[in-house]
Amino acid sequence: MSILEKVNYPEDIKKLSISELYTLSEEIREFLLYNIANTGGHLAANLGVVELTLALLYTFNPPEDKIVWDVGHQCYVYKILTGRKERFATLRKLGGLSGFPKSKESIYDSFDTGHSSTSISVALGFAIARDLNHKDYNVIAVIGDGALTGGLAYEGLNNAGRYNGKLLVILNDNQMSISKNVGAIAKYLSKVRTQPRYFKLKKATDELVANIPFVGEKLNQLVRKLKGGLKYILFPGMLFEALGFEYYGPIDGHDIKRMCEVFENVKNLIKPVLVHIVTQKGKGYEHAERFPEKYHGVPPFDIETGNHLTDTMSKSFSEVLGDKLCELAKENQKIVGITAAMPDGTGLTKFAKMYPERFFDVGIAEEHAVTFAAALAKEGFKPFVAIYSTFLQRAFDQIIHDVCLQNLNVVFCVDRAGIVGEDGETHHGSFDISYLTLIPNLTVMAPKDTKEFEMMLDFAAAYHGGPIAIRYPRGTTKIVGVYEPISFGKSEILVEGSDLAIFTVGRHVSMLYDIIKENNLNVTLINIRFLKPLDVELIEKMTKTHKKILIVEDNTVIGGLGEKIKGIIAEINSLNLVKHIGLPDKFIQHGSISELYSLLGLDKENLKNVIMELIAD
Ligand SMILES: Cc1ncc(C[n+]2csc(CCOP(=O)(O)OP(=O)(O)O)c2C)c(N)n1
Ligand SMILES: CC(=O)[C@@H](O)[C@H](O)COP(=O)(O)O
Ligand SMILES: [Mg+2]
Repeated sequence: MSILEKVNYPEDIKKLSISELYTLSEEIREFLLYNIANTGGHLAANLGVVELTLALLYTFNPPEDKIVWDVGHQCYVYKILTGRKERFATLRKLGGLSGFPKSKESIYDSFDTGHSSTSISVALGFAIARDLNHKDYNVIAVIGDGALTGGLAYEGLNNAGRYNGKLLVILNDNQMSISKNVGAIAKYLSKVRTQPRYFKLKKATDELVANIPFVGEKLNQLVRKLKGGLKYILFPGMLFEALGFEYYGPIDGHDIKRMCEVFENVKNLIKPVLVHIVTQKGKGYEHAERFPEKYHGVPPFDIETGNHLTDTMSKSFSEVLGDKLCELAKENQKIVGITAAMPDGTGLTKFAKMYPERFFDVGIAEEHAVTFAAALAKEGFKPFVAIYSTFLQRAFDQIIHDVCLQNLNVVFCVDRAGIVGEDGETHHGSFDISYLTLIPNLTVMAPKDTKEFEMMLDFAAAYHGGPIAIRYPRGTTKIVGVYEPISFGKSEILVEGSDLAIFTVGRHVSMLYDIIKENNLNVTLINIRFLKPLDVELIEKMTKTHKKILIVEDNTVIGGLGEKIKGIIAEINSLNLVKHIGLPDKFIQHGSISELYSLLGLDKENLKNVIMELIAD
């Protein structure tokens, strides 16, 4: 029987010897590889935190002690060892385990995450709540070097540094965000890791700290004295020291014994402590070690070859963006490309290679990306800012205050709009039509397929009337093959009929087009194209010529396309029968896009039935 078979909860880990923990770490890696090859998921980050998770569970006592995983994509090992091993094959599947921490899934998951850089703020909140409740458990934030590029992390550090209670931050430094980590902090961490003078002294102090036999205030005083005396020589760790943290590290994050010793010795310090561990992303699986970016978030893959098992025949919207932007940038020297740590996901890698001086990966810093773009636009540049719909939520105020207020020529490429699938509730782009269309000066467009996306990018590149957002889904859609030229604020009529008028947007255009063509229906289909400004004239005309109206969108029904069209109909006192299908006013679980569409009534079969019923009435 393997050790993993006997281990289900943290108390089982605590019974193991250190050498058994090493054996267990190898078994966990095999288990992860086997399962993620089937389900897909965040492989590389989890392979990197196997030993860290074991050391944490060996030292601390969740759920009483609260472990807060930043982003949360690296929580798989923790899930396996906190009672969820048997369900692990259901990871990211409909009704199965989530790929992120979920407090409704387990009492061991202290806080729900998915978006980056929240852990320090959360941990500080937990620590202060604990103090106010006169309790005495540990609170541990685990933050990656990528997540440490996010501004929210610094807001957390700024406040945590003046806190004088028990708080542990573990910095998991693997030199990678999804891509290579970027920016001055990444450079700083690399200096910390490599300065030889520092390494020598680090070993000496680590050993002293790890071997100090007493605890509490006496230990606290000794450590302070020891580190205070060395502070000028220990220059690299001084950033965190200056922010009010006791800094320990860098420590080998695959050395379980060492981490257990250090965690044991710092866990009773009554002040904020930062332990800096160094790990290898993708550890133990050669393909992931060599190409951690490719194995950050993977679809199902072949373990032997490492090949992803997905259809890569048709170009995704993101790839189209990358290619088109390269083409546009050739013509227009003022075009610059900006990403917030997602060059690959947004398709900008090719642009980065072709135009390195005009490409900016700003780290996980969506707010900064938008304000930075605003200033570039102010100086006559044409920034294309490619950010996922869900992450752009972070920059809502910057879009309003820094870009739209001054009507600046920034193009927002809003990727992953609508349902994204297996990442689930934290990642669906459910809200962008609502949060973008309420902003003055902002034009909001949505293509029906990748060909129309190219047309919209051409339009946006040539447009100088202010900011434009183009929202498009994950992956691709069927090519419709029929295109009117893009004209500002104008929708496109794809099919004309008299029984029903359907207004729709994005992914659903091709689905509804197929339903109409396959069933030879006498129905009008309108590809809305511009969500702002809406083609009010056409909408009014259609409501006069059609008694029945159907609106379909994969945005929340609150503030989406449907509410806007219903508002126009109400204003002209037209008495149409209107049916509106969109995302319900709730957070939507994980599962494949097609499964979720079926559950939400946004799939082809349901939409066909709805149309048939409306026509028959
Ligand atoms: C606000 C926000 N922007 C972007 C992302 C996408 N994202 C998920 S993980 C990740 C990289 C995280 O790097 P790091 O914290 O170092 O963790 P690692 O994967 O290296 O362990 C990014 C950019 C996100 N989750 N949240
Ligand atoms: C954890 C995280 O936020 C990203 O890794 C995200 O899962 C990427 O999604 P895509 O696979 O759609 O690029
Ligand atoms: Mg990292």
